[in-house]
Amino acid sequence: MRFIGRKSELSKLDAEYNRDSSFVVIYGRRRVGKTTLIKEFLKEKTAFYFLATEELESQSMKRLAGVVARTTKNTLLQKAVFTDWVDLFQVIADYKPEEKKVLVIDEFPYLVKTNSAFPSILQNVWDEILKDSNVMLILSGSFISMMQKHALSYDSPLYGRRTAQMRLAPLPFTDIYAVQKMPFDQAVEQYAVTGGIPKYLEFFEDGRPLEEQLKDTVLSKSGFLYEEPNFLLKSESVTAVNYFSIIKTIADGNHKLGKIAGILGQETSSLTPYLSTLLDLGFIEKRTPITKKNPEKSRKGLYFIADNFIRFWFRYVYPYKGELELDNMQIVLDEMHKDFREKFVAFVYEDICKTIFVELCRNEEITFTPSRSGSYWLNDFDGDTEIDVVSVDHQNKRVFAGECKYHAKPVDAQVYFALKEKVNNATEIRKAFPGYEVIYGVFSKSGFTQRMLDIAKESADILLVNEDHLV
Ligand SMILES: Nc1ncnc2c1ncn2[C@@H]1O[C@H](COP(=O)(O)OP(=O)(O)OP(=O)(O)O)[C@@H](O)[C@H]1O
Repeated sequence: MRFIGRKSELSKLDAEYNRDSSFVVIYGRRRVGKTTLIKEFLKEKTAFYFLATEELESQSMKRLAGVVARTTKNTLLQKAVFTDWVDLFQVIADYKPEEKKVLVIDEFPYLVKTNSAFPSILQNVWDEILKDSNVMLILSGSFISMMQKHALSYDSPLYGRRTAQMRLAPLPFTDIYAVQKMPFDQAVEQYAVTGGIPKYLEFFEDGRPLEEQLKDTVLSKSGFLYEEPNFLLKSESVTAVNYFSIIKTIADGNHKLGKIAGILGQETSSLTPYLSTLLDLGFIEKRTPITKKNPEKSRKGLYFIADNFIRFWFRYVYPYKGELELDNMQIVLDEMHKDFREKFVAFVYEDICKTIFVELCRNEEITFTPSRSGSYWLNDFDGDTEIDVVSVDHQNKRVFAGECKYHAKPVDAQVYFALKEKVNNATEIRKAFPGYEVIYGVFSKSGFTQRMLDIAKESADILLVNEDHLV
């Protein structure tokens, strides 16, 4: 698969590279593409790339010595025995190529697992040896909880050393679609399952129908992704039954704290610690209406699963594990035929529309500088008050309100009228953004009726967006 996207991440790394001394922490969920991003960045640079693994410390030092020997082309080092990290890092500091050198410690948490003093050792090495040796240090790792604890937190010896940190997010739909050679709806359905995780994309590249690929990769007991969420949750040591039950309840479409607690027969207060761990790890997210000034404190926050693949797995695989163990995949396919497109994919399409809108703004296809983007609802996430995409441009005093339709038929003007009415009834939007001009957007997978197109031609305040963006 050719390298996709990551423009802003690469330019952030370039900016760090151009500083006198830089210390960058990169972290993110398994399979999101950290190593690939780093390797792309290292192209044409003098680099010491060390991938830590679960092995004895002496073996790690031996391998790093090998890396140093190769980069410095000093074969004597290959045979040297190092018993102290400081000596190894000193060799790196003493190596003086013309351009800046980059030292990468990938999967840094493994070194901490083998030697809990490693963050202190590295802090010392950075302060005393590396900082002034024209080096860029990159620490990378997948265990989000360990990266937060040992590389980022206030309690870590490394606190205060980093010059930048990057939590790598999945690839946005628009970057993937730009390089894919497939119809828009096929790409959307695939993204609804893979969620922009490049490793997952690799399994869905052979052009066969999605169901066939799902059977091989996700629904078959020997499929690579059959147990994936177990693996992801275990990596972060969140294996308790409570975590599974919470994710499953949210995957079933329950988003309010009270409702989730009610279904699980628990007090809301007893769920809070579990939710906050899942939030920290990025498995779930809390969304609040765009009109709330303090999203952190808002009681209107709703919980959603943040990762498409995890949502898919808990919705269509987890409940049928018993049947799948007996190779009965049909039950899952039948379940998918009921609501995969209409509900599951339609929900993901709303997020995709948000990304498309950001791209329209970035490409200056519309004059809008988003200050905040999200959605709006009054009490619950229902069709009556919910506005799928809402973005605010404080600079130009404009609000964008968009409705997304993942329907098989062209969207008619009725949808636009209903959206206008919803915005008119949303007194909270008018209160939060008084006097702001409203721009209406209708996103459609299957185009628009002639009536809708004619109305849009006459009005400056409507944007019609399909897969080719603005119509
Ligand atoms: N930007 C990208 N474009 C294309 N393919 C990518 C991209 N990023 C990652 N990949 C592919 O996805 C797979 C996983 O990527 P990578 O190993 O970099 O992830 P990671 O975050 O380091 O994973 P882990 O934490 O599980 O080791 C690789 O096979 C890689 O080829």
